[in-house]
Amino acid sequence: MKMYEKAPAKINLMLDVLSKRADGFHEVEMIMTMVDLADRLELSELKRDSIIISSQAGYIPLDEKNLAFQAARLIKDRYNVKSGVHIHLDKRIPVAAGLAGGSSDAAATLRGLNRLWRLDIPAQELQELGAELGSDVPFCVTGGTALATGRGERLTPIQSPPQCWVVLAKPPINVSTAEVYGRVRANSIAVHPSASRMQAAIEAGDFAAVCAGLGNVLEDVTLKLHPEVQQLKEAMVKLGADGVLMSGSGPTVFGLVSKQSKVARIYNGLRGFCKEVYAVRSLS
Ligand SMILES: C[C@@](CO)(OP(=O)(O)O)[C@H](O)COP(=O)(O)OP(=O)(O)OC[C@H]1O[C@@H](n2ccc(N)nc2=O)[C@H](O)[C@@H]1O
Ligand SMILES: Nc1ncnc2c1ncn2[C@@H]1O[C@H](COP(=O)(O)OP(=O)(O)O)[C@@H](O)[C@H]1O
Repeated sequence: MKMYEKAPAKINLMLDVLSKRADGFHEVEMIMTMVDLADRLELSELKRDSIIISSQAGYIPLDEKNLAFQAARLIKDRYNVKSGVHIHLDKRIPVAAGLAGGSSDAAATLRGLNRLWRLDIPAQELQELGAELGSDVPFCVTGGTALATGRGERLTPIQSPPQCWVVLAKPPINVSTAEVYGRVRANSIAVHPSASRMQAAIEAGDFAAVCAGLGNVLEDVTLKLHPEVQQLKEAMVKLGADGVLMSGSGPTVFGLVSKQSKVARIYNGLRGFCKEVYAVRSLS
């Protein structure tokens, strides 16, 4: 038996860091939504008791470091499943980009194995399993648009923002999420983006207000470490994107664009700066 799952990328429309916790994580307030750029997973049941990961991408781990492997092992152990699975990952989301590609693969694995092995685990429980794998995994389990608090695992679903184009550009640099959080000083953040203002803009279907409310306090850290991310932001603004922000810990920069007629110009202009550029739709 085979199952297929799509694992979409997320962007953070706003991301605020409130404090550092005793466990080393940070209390955050984020509004996240999914975009139509997705990895594809093929999950094939194995009679023997093993987990095999394969991928066309030569640049991700295929052993127990892979988040899809970890998700499969977690669900298998927790529900005492004796059969195995071969998971093929068709990677399309850039890796270590601030787009939660690995987290979304883990979440898609939880959803896919829940079906393949007929476990009937409710969504809430799948999210709790996801939280054991990473802070962004619970959101990726259900997707949509949500306000995320705690370390990112406490979710309140909200309405999706008005449909638009999302142009994504990933410069060829590596950013470590742990390092970026490690450099944030929560009590000296000058301007905090507002979750309630963003939520109100979304609920009013006010695209201009969504663009005006974009904000990510991790930008200060990543932009200082990598000035090319700042340059990319400026280029996207100049090319005419309506709202521009770095996603998560970076380095991907996204631009929200309402008019299709502007997308080709922004896309082509950015290709002069970096190879990895995508023009996709927001997902409602
Ligand atoms: C920044 C965000 C925004 O959505 O996304 P990415 O840039 O990774 O896509 C997330 O908060 C990333 O979530 P995720 O990538 O799942 O992080 P985890 O694996 O849980 O944690 C990686 C490391 O980041 C730090 N971390 C993560 C989340 C959090 N609320 N506080 C933290 O301090 C911790 O040092 C942790 O060891
Ligand atoms: N299925 C996977 N897809 C992508 N990266 C993975 C996966 N499993 C583990 N990783 C590792 O996780 C790290 C973060 O990858 P990713 O989830 O793409 O980053 P981000 O959360 O910044 O978007 C990378 O260093 C990568 O090697």
